[in-house]
Amino acid sequence: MTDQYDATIYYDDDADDSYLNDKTVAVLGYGSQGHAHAQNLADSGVDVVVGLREGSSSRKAAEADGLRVATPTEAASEAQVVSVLVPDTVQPAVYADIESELEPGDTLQFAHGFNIHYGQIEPSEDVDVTMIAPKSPGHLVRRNYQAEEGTPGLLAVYQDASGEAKEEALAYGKAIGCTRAGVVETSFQEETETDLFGEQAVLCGGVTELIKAGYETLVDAGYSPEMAYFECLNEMKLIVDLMYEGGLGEMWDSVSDTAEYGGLTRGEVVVDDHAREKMEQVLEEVQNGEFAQQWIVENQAGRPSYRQKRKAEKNHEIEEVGDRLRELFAWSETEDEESESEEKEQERVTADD
Ligand SMILES: NC(=O)C1=CN([C@@H]2O[C@H](COP(=O)(O)OP(=O)(O)OC[C@H]3O[C@@H](n4cnc5c(N)ncnc54)[C@H](OP(=O)(O)O)[C@@H]3O)[C@@H](O)[C@H]2O)C=CC1
Ligand SMILES: CC[C@](O)(C(C)=O)C(=O)O
Ligand SMILES: [Mg+2]
Ligand SMILES: [Mg+2]
Repeated sequence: MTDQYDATIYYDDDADDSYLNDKTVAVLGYGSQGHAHAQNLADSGVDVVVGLREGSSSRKAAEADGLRVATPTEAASEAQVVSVLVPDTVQPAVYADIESELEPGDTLQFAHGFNIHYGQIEPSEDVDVTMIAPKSPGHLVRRNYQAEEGTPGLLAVYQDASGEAKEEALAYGKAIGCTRAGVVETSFQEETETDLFGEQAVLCGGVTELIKAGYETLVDAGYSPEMAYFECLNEMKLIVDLMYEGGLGEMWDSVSDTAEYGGLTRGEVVVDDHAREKMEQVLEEVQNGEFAQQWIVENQAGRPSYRQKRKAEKNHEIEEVGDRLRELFAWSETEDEESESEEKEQERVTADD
């Protein structure tokens, strides 16, 4: 643990829009991050072209949102800033297609450092290589921007060939709404390793396993699946909302003393020394490149293990119970949210086939 708080944080006033004046930004990909960056940049007055492969299923959405679409090569050719927002695993192949379009002083911009940090993309020395990484799913980057709110993000400069890499990255961060909330300066290495660890051990992997283990423990002990769903999944959001607003303290203040005493004494029984050792192991595999290598090989093999695990997750009983209960309750989604999650579910099913 540290008692040092020396992070450098940049806000709107630290960013100078003019670093993107007279420049075109090519946003490669129109998925979670791509659609948000492209629309936020355009709404901030930046000239944007979206780069999508021939026959791309994203083309219709980008055009319907009023954006110009070209192939990745054409887009990179006309742009001075190329924002690489296709999935991490396809970035090296897309980069190979656009590499010859980059001119000295152009910028390669990322939202995550995987391919630079693990050496899967090795840009030439005469281009800037920067990162603005929103610490949020892409759909919220767009939603927050439209609500005139910000999304926290990270800034890193891997290569500064132009001498203006950081200023331009800050202008980019402002244009997508990140400096409204604050952008923390870091390195490609730190962003990559902390992001991978966080999503694996805590945010995505850790939380889903905790939820499923809690649900299964209650159901196996004879309690109803509905009770187990509400206790272990539904209320998670409400509890995390309190932590988000005011830290762990606001959550502890809001729950009963009984919950606070029980949580403070039993939480550490579940996340014990053994679990912490496992966390250290997960971090080590991120740091030494073992996870990255495994993920690259998994993709080369056509994602067999990924598909199988996705399928098992989708078929877990808690998903069926949740679908049914969410239908029955008055807080269920608005029509817009419903069609968005139906589209996402369809994408997942198609990807699984
Ligand atoms: N998801 C998130 O919220 C976050 C993501 N990031 C980072 O942002 C980057 C983008 O991730 P994310 O937004 O999740 O990506 P997505 O999976 O949402 O990207 C999908 C987009 O990429 C295109 N695409 C997919 N495969 C190819 C291909 N082989 N060739 C060309 N285009 C392709 C798709 O087009 P098509 O319709 O043609 O398939 C679609 O437009 C990554 O570096 C990620 O780590 C960082 C922070 C959060
Ligand atoms: C938590 C997952 C994430 O890192 C993110 C939304 O920040 C990602 O890679 O999608
Ligand atoms: Mg992340
Ligand atoms: Mg991530």
